[in-house]
Amino acid sequence: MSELLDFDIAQQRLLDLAHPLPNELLPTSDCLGRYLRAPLAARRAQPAADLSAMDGYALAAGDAGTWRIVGESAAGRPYQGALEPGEAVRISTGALMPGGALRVLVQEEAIVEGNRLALAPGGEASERHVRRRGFDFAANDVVLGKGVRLGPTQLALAIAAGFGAGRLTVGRLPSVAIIDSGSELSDGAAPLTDAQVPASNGAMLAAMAAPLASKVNRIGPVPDNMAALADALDAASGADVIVTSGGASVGDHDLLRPALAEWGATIEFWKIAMRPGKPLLLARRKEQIVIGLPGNPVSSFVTAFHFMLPLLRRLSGAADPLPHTMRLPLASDLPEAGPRTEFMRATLGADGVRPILQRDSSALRSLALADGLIRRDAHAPAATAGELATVYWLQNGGTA
Ligand SMILES: Nc1nc2c(c(=O)[nH]1)N[C@H]1C(S)=C(S)[C@@H](COP(=O)(O)OP(=O)(O)OC[C@H]3O[C@@H](n4cnc5c(N)ncnc54)[C@H](O)[C@@H]3O)O[C@H]1N2
Ligand code: MOO
Repeated sequence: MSELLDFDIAQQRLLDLAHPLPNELLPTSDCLGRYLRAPLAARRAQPAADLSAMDGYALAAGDAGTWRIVGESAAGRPYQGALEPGEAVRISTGALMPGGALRVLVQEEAIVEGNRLALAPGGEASERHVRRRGFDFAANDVVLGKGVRLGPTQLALAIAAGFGAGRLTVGRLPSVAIIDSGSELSDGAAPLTDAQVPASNGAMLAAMAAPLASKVNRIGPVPDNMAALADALDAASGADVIVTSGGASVGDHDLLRPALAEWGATIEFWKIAMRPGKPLLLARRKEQIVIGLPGNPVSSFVTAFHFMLPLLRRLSGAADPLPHTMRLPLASDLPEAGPRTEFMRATLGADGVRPILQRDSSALRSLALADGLIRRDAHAPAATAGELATVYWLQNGGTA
């Protein structure tokens, strides 16, 4: 076992090897899923002026018992002028507070007769119903940091900060080629013999990579011979990242390493102390990075989750490319862990995280049922239900 590289060290070496691709300046509307490459300082305050948070009446400062309603401030159509003592305006949620008004009386607590306004019993005008200028952010506040991913909420914030019609500095996304390799693999076009297997890994890996790639080129399935692998690597030559699945192990037909050497790549590491996923391989040719994933479907997924996705995030400019964990109570017991860092398929429920008993690295059905992966460090002692476990949440099937 001593020749196996530690899991966390391998992840760190991968990240050290990869550098963010050059920046692009893109219209904000084209930035969904991109990583910001410069901190974003707001061009405006939010809100830009004091607003009412409720439908009701904005009251002039001072303690009048009743007020005279002198007009209205609606969203987008503010009241022109300032309130004198004893005056009030009808105001709607999101509308500007008029000058001289500090408090809002919600309409449920108001009694209105004609243009006279009074407090209903128990009613109280309050500053709580006023949103102060800049309480969310002030002009020049850094609202999003460098390396943050622009998901739906971050895009909304960038637009609110004044960049809706502008451009953002984001990282270029890598292009990815995915090679299914193995003579037993079929693309499904012809009926399968018992010796054939549908090439399911390529579709899974392409779906995982798609949100983080400028384009995904699928190649294969490629049979186990040097000439076919060489052709496949040539076809993939333009990609920033080449991901292979299968042929990474030690059998006579596992030709990936010699094929990569012939293609001009240098092996950075091979074989990790993780389960599943031991035969994982990392190679590079100049700036191109090759990740050789094991062929077993669960091994392919787990290594893609822990290595391919962090690599794509890092190249795209992410500040924080590794998947996050959370600590959740176990819904059932766990045996003592083995000698490799293990990732167990698990479901999440109201009673906590429940390991799935199927641990064979070819068993796809249990993978498709899993909501998370429990991380077990090498030689961890047995754990009982109720103890906290470290879990990776497979949000959106593991793409996020
Ligand atoms: N003597 C040893 N044998 C094996 C070892 C070892 O250390 N010594 N490691 C085992 C482990 S762990 C794994 S994981 C596998 C992975 O090996 P490969 O990466 O070389 O994968 P293949 O042998 O090509 O395929 C394994 C398995 O997966 C199926 N497969 C392959 N590609 C796909 C695909 N694109 N879509 C769906 N299924 C695929 C393939 O048919 C095989 O059943 O090696 C162990 N052996
Ligand atoms: O690492 Mo293999 O992926 O254990 O089956």
